Amino acid sequence: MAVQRKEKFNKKHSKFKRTKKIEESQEIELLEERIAAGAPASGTNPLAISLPKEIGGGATGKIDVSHPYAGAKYFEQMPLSAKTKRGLKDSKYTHMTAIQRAALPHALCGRDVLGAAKTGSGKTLAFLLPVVEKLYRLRWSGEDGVGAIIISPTRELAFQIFDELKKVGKYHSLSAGLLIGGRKDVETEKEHVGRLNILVCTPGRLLQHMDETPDFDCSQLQILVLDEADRILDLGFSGTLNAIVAQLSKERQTLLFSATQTRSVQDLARLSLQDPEYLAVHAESTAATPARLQQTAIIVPLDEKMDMLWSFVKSHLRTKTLVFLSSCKEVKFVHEVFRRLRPGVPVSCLHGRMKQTQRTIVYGSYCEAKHAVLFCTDVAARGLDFPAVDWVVQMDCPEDVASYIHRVGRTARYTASGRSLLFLTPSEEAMLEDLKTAKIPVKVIKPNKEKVQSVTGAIAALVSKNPELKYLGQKAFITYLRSIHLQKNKGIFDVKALPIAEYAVSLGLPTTPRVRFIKSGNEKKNRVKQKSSDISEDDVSEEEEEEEEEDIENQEKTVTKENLKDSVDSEAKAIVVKEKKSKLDRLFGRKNTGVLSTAHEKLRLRDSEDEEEEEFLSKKRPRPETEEESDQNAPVLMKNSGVKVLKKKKLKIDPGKAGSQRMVFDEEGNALPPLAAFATKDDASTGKGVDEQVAQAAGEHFLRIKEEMRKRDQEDRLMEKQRLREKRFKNKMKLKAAAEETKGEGVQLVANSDSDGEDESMDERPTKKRGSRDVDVSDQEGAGGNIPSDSDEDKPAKQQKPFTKLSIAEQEDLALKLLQSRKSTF
Ligand SMILES: Nc1ncnc2c1ncn2[C@@H]1O[C@H](COP(=O)(O)OP(=O)(O)OP(=O)(O)O)[C@@H](O)[C@H]1O
Repeated sequence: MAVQRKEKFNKKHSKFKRTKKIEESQEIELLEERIAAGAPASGTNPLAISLPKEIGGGATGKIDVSHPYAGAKYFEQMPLSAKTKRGLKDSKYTHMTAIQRAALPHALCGRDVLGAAKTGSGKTLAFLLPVVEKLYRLRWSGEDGVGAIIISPTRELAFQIFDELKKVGKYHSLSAGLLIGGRKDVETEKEHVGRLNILVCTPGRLLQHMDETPDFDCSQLQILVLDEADRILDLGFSGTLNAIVAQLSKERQTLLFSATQTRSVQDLARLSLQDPEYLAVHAESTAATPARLQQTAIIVPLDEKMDMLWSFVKSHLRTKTLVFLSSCKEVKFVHEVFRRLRPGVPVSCLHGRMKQTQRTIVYGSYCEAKHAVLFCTDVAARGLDFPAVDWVVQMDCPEDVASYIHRVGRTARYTASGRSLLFLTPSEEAMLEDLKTAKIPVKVIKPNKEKVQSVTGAIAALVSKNPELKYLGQKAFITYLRSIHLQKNKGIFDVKALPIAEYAVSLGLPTTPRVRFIKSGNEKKNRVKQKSSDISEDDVSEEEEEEEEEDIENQEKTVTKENLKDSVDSEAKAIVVKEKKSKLDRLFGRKNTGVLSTAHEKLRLRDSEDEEEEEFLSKKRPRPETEEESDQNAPVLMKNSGVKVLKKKKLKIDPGKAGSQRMVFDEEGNALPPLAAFATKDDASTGKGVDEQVAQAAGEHFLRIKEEMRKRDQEDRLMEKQRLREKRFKNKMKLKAAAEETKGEGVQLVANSDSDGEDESMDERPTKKRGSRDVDVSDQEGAGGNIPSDSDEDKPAKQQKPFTKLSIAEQEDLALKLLQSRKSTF
């Protein structure tokens, strides 16, 4: 009975599947027909077309497939599969945004598209729908492998795109995967990646699979998408992207999207775009940023930024705020300070040197938070769709207008409104002009001085109590200044115009950390020029960073020792004692206890672990602290190796430094000139001054040395003469031996001579009767070994005395005779 039921079910199921397939095939045919018939003319912007209501029939009306779809306002009017439409409906997407209306008609009919639209305007759906639809219409399945690749510059953005894909594509039977750096399950990924149809990935991880996964084949790729295309096409990713593109089919469709789009011919040539459609939907609008975004700027001296930020956060406790800073180290420090000072709102941080799990947690909890402050670097600047962000505060000036647009774009998304505040130091005021030129309406406001709370004292107190925080502060200080120093736009960023000492104080630092690149800027430039062209600026900056780390360490030690004297910082004292102990342990070869010797070292180690991810790309990066690259570039390659790479410290020898000279001291401990050692004590009684004594003693010393050298030279010359004479003689002997052999005489002198004759030594062999079986073994191996010959047997031994026992005169005499006798035989 049960078997019958099962059979009945199977029959019904397969019938259902068959009907579904037929329905699908019919749908695909209809879709193809409609897409072909209603395709917008190439080069037109479908936004400009307004579709009559009776044709489109509104969101729910019937759609006449013979009518054009360019100009449609609702997803329902588009030639999309029923499955996609269901997915869209479930996600409550009914109306299309401007970029979707403009890009979808072209993308659905297979054209390459370059789409530019303001932040938060729905670009993600504008590329996801064509991806899903294309593969669906091609009836792409598991066996067909990778059909679409979507590349994002950051992991979080890839994650977000993948989420959106799952939502709108949930009724399709296509398989999709998220490939991002920092995930440890790369081996498991390798087992499945070849069977996935849609990949959402960061460039590094994709390339890693291309290089390492045997059955990963992208040669059949149908569609490639670059989200934040200008970022992926810029220098930081160029090597990786070129390597990826080289492995893809050229027959594919390519879609590029960004709020700040590239039209560089070179970039497009790299991607082999075919007659791309340029769709910049907000190009004509009065502002390059969302209309509901209120933008303000404030001029703040560098050393007052911390006070200003603290005051801002304290007066906006019931809001969700994003604070952008220029480096990971600044983010770490400012977050740490705020966390300890407890402003009254949850604070967290996000930057590229965090572990992926940490990043995911922070990202998730900030998305869910109602009121919170997230300190971040530009890793969160692009594409991230944090819900309901009220404020974007840029504590550090962005490097350019594009960067500004993406940062402020984290608020006022889709139909929401938002506000932004840009901190500019007086020397960065020129940025306002750039923003104005780029149609970005920013209002400069003045701070209400009464409301500004000073937090400097509190920070200084925290820092003095906590060596780790002090170290972080020093690093933050240096990386901020370096980021300014390395900025290309010198009209805005001038490190020399900054109040450096005051800035250090504002970070609670007791002393101003030494900043080498500011003092010796020209020197550094020259050094860069001198280096061969394949050494990038980054190598220099890495070197600088190491130097600065050393400086911090040195200063740290000095300061800590001073603190110890005053018995102020017992924690630091314990650390230094530990450090000393571990140094002694190392010196005396004692076993390492495994406990890190200083808090400082702890930090260094932690940093270096984080930096593993960064190192893959750092060599070719155009600027430091651009973490997005790090996210992509196969960090796992290093991670999986299990080897912790600690930065090697360079041993620097500076002959100009006092410490590198040999100092001589007199009995009272006064430093003397180096040659003072030559002055004898008796000279003091001669009444001469020390300098005179020294000069005289030195003179005598050099005379003695000169005489000694002359004698040695003479000896050397004699030795050389003798050596040459022996060499000449040896050659003569060779000739003589040859002559002897031809004459059949019994003396055999074998010279072990090399061709250059330099290392010659005479080897005398006692003459033997050739017929005897007692043969010199060494000769047997040579081709010309002394194989006894019958003809040699009865030759008499003429020379009785061993040759080397003759005096030189005798030897010369003998040689002469032999030569003469030889001459006579010819
Ligand atoms: N047609 C639509 N209807 C309703 N909401 C939409 C629609 N399209 C997009 N959205 C929503 O708008 C928000 C922004 O979309 P999206 O992230 O795609 O913007 P974007 O243009 O890619 O922004 P960015 O330039 O910052 O990357 C998202 O929350 C998304 O869910």
